[in-house]
Amino acid sequence: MVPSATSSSSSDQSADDLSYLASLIFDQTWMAVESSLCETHFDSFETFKTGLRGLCEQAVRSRNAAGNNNPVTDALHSYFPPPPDKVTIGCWNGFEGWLGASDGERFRALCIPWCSMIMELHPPLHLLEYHLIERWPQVCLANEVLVLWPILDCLPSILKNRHRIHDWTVELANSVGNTIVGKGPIFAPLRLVYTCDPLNVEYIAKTNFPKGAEHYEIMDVIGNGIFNVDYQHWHAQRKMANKTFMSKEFRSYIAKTTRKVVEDSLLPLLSQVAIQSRVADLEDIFMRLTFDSVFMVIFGRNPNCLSIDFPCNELAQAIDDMAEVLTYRHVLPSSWWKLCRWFMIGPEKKFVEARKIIDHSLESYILLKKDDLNKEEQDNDMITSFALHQEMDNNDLIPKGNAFLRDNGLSFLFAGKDSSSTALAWFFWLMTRNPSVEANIIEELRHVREKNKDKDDGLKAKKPYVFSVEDLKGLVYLHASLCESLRLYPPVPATYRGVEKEDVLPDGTTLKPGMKILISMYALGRMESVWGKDCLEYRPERWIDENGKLNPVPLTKFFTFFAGPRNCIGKDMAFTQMKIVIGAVLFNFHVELVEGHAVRPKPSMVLHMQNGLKVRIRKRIAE
Ligand code: HEM
Repeated sequence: MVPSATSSSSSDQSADDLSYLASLIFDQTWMAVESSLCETHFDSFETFKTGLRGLCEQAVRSRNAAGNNNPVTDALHSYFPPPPDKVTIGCWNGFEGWLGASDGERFRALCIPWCSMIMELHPPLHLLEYHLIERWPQVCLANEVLVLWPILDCLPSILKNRHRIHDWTVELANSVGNTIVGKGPIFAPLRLVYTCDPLNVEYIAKTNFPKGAEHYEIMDVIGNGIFNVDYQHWHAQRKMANKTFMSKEFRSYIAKTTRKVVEDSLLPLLSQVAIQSRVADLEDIFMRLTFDSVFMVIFGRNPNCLSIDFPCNELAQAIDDMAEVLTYRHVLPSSWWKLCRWFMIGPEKKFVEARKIIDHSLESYILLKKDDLNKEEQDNDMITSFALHQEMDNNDLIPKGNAFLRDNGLSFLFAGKDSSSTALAWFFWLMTRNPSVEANIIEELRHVREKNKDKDDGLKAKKPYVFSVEDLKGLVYLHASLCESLRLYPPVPATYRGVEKEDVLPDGTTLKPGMKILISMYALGRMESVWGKDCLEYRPERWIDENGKLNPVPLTKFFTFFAGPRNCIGKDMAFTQMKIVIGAVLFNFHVELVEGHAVRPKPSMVLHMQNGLKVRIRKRIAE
């Protein structure tokens, strides 16, 4: 059965003549990859499926052998006859949904370039036709994880899973495929490509896709800060920020300020909680802690959010409100939230109020910094360093004036405040569930403490004890335990990129201008195909090699801080801060989860806990 140009005349075939269409499609595909299965006759779905599996394997083998070139697409381009009719496309996509459930990844390697090509060859499908003709078979054949409906497309599935959106991204990866193209409902088109294929993500990260105009609109409150800008503006800002973040003075300033907040605020507060046998929300405590320490690193002043009376800080609250509204904006169709903004209703009303507070507060902190600079009282904080670069670097792409400092102050505060605190909360929750890991870390810490005892005589009697960055540097098990926690619970669970020019991802997915790419770091850290059968287990040992050294391999699969030139600039800072906190808390206190307190991720831009982390604290008796 070799298809001819008459495949386009198959419009005469009735849509339910699936057997015929299956063999037709298979033949065309077979020709393209020059399979030896030429004469196979498909009299049932089972034989079709089996044949197609073999074909997919073959396609993947040939694709892998050819590196980034995609012989499947090339061959299809040369063999494929004039456009098929819409029913063929519809059924093909139906098979895709059905087969994807069991063998998504391999199937997609073949199917996506093939389908994209059909779409290209075919006169543009009207949106309604697309929904009615292409999606209906997927409703019949879809698996439970994702149903693509006519008209509504993936919207019902998103709504159904909204309360567990992050875990859903993992299920999508494991049962539907590593890359899924969604069009969104007919009244609010999305043009979204969801991917957690490591090769795709690496390509996107290294090729430095822009965040895009839509991102800029959603995050307008950040203005022209590093988080929002693209191309040469981003490049100039990143170069300048790198100079600051890599300087020795700035790094030791980070260590000094974090230690100060831990010694002066965190440990006294935990001692009080322990003495009073109170239940405390450790996530809230960590959020206050990182707000104070990140704020000090950026603006050189302590807002004193962390103290036993748990004061309400207007700025911290406004930034939390802002983050909540930004989450809504990311998931709602832009026309919806823009309408709310226009009428000043719902979350958008809250946003305007939060913005006023943020603008007013940050302006006053920047003026204080400028005063310090005029008085030549130069500190090592970030705003001082950026202000000096503004003056001295003769770069037109770095704007002069306070607006630039405000936008970057807020960008770094927004990026650094909740990410480290969330990471700490998940880490301590994992400690409550893995006492043997906790014991190993404490053993490492005790060893360092023993070594230091003679050195710091003055500190001997002083309790609780706080480790320095140098003390913590070589602790392999502590580092492995933290990385493993960041793998399972990445504080930034997903990110977006825009598409401005046509491109093809390594798995063959075609990207068209105007599409949005959604990357799930949460799924990337939990995929069986990447991390093995024990992917959901908390096992720090996977980060340690047989010689007891840190194993570099997992790092190549680790996207928690993203990758490529636009990776997290604050990664080292975050590790420094988190290790100082972990060392101090674990060595001096025992953290116990309140019985019956359920912990699960909140569906938000940062992987907060749904109900916080309710714990009791006991002082650890030092031996
Ligand atoms: C555990 C803690 C942290 C995690 C997991 C984390 C993760 C990430 C991720 C995934 C990105 C890429 C986001 C994207 O492009 O959409 C990012 C970017 C960024 N992070 Fe972090 N981050 C952490 C802590 C920090 C800290 C402490 C700072 C500094 C105060 C910081 C500053 C930034 C900035 C400025 C960017 C944007 C970089 C650019 O666009 O060039 N991060 N971070």
